[in-house]
Amino acid sequence: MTDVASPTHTPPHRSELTLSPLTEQDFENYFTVVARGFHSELHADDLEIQRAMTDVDRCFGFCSGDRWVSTTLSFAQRMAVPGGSVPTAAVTDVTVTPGHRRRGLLTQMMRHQLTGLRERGEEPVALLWASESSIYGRFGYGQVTRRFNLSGQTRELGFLREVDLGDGSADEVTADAYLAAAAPLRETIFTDRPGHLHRSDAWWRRNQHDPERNRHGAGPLRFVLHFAADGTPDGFANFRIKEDSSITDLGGEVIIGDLDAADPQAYAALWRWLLDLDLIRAFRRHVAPTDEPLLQLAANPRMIKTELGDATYARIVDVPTALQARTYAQEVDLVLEIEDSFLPEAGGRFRLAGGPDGADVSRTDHTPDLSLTARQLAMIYLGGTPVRDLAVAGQVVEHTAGAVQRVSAAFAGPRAPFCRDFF
Ligand SMILES: CC(=O)SCCNC(=O)CCNC(=O)[C@H](O)C(C)(C)COP(=O)(O)OP(=O)(O)OC[C@H]1O[C@@H](n2cnc3c(N)ncnc32)[C@H](O)[C@@H]1OP(=O)(O)O
Repeated sequence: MTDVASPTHTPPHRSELTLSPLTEQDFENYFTVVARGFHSELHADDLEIQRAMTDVDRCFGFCSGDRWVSTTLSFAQRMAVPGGSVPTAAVTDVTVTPGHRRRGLLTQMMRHQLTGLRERGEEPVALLWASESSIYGRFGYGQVTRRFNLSGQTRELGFLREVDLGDGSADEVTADAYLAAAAPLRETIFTDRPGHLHRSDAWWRRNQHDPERNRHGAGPLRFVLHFAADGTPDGFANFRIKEDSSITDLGGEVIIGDLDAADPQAYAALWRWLLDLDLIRAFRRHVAPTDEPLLQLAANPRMIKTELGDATYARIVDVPTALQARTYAQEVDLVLEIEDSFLPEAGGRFRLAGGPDGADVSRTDHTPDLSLTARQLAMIYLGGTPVRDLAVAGQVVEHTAGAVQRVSAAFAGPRAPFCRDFF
């Protein structure tokens, strides 16, 4: 296989395209095409990271002769849901070469991928970050997590007097010390936050990978742990510093990536440590949860600028298995009608009988209480968008009075869903 057209290649309008699986021998070519699809280049270190994360059997694309003209793959992942986690196909690296765009290749790849997931029956949910928010709704993907891009001036950001920072302390550590403490800690708090993705060793390696070309003028990644009163690590954050006179002529900016803790005091203490760095005047956290506690800690929250953005999009491939994977905030027993125009076999009527201990979900012929599309089901799945919001916008059909309220209350999650891992 090659990654670009040869001088004697067949032009797009005369190409015969075949949907092909990736083979081990073609790995580098394939990821060269992926990189070019995002107007980037493939670097040897990225390829190594990719190899550690990628199952070749989950990669495919269209070929014209011996050339890849489209790509996509998925990782076998687990996503936290209220009350547990669900096996999830993390879909990424979707590209179609410019000469072949708008001829339906993405549509065919999506159908092939989703149908394959249904047939394999291992992952009832697919998940992706969309390059453009208008693309994936037509395939039944709905926005399932959102994010805040937070920024502000550090000196002006005092905490409320009553904020308790606990009896521990935070300190900068090496990358290795960070990994050794943060990886097991994150594992214990992984399911606290719906939307979180599990981090295997390969995903941690990717998280720590920090080539200069990806720093955009900022310094290297640095690491901080918070230690509880007894010395046990109970929180972690990573950050980098950007010296930029256009941001502030008085000092640099701290750009925060990971930030998580086992308890609220440790979380607040980590923020305080980051905001109190000497010679730093500004802070930014590009991917923060929409219920970011900083907003509750600040004495003057108006000083925090928040920009709301979309984050992950989910696609429910197997309704009963996906809905049974989570618990429900309140007892609920009703029939949902899911209209799935892209994958009709996945839609239909389902009785959901559930509560805080789990749920039974099965196909039924009974009259529905509420009708919604596959995209809307994905949107409400983790509780980030109450179905009430869709009803207010005239987007769902309530057949039984009160069904919207009951579903909104039952699907509510323990915290705002959030995904920090871009893939
Ligand atoms: C999960 C991820 O990896 S996200 C990354 C997606 N990839 C990129 O952004 C890389 C650059 N872009 C591309 O490679 C391609 O343009 C793709 C993959 C986005 C689209 O591939 P195509 O083969 O052109 O899509 P296809 O022809 O199947 O289009 C399907 C529909 O989506 C629409 N569509 C496709 N791309 C876009 C877009 N960028 N913005 C809005 N609508 C789009 C088409 O108009 C079409 O609409 P229709 O069903 O109403 O006719």
